Amino acid sequence: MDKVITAEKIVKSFGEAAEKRNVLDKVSVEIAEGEFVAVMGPSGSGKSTLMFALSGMDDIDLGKVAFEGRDLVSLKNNELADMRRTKMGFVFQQPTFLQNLNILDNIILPSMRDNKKDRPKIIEKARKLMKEVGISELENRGIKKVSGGQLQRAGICRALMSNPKIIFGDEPTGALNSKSAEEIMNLFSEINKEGTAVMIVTHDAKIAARSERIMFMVDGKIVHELTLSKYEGADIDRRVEKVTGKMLELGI
Ligand SMILES: Nc1ncnc2c1ncn2[C@@H]1O[C@H](COP(=O)(O)OP(=O)(O)OP(=O)(O)O)[C@@H](O)[C@H]1O
Repeated sequence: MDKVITAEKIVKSFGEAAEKRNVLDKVSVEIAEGEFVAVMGPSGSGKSTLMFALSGMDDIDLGKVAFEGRDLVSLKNNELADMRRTKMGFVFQQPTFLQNLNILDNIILPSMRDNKKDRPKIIEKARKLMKEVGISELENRGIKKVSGGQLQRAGICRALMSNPKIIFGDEPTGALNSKSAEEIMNLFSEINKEGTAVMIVTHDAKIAARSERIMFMVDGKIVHELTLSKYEGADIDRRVEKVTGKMLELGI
């Protein structure tokens, strides 16, 4: 299957001189089209830094990241920004929305940059997505007047507006109660079944168990990859058991 992302031996460090240390230490990653991967590891192991590097949100010191075969380093800033806006979707723990806009306007805002003339079409698409994630009735609400789970659904709609090839989720359920978290993960599974690749950073074995493959990071390296696709069809408890077993083995 074609790769959406191919990263080879990426190195990223922070800090100056003596303080300098590799937060990503020659990490190589491939993500295939339509794949669902999770990244787990202790706090500070480099999970978010990896996600930022793979999505071109942050530059790297050494190595190579290619998106659909295009080396991110070869892109001009505006080309990289266009690539992120049209091919990648981002969902964070707390969606960053503008407080003075309602839910619908926040969802369509990034798309309006490209296609100002297509406002009716953009709104139609946003309404379709809002219906799919169950927040149709909230389009005129202010962002402070909805629950965390509803806000995250809106964040997912915003991320899906451009029909991205991949959705990156950095602890997308981290601020939610377990019921909302499960509902949000059901949405990610549906999005993935429709062909969008998903990469999720999480501390939660139950969340990671929904993926096909888990990359475990320790001290800036991927120390193990657990493939779960072969357990497809097995109940979620069995998948979670596999994940927690591996976490224990790796001391995570
Ligand atoms: N902009 C930055 N400047 C300096 N250090 C940074 C920066 N971003 C990350 N770091 C450091 O890099 C290391 C890895 O951070 P990262 O956020 O990738 O870890 P993580 O595995 O996602 O952690 P967590 O699970 O706590 O979110 C940490 O030690 C962090 O302090």
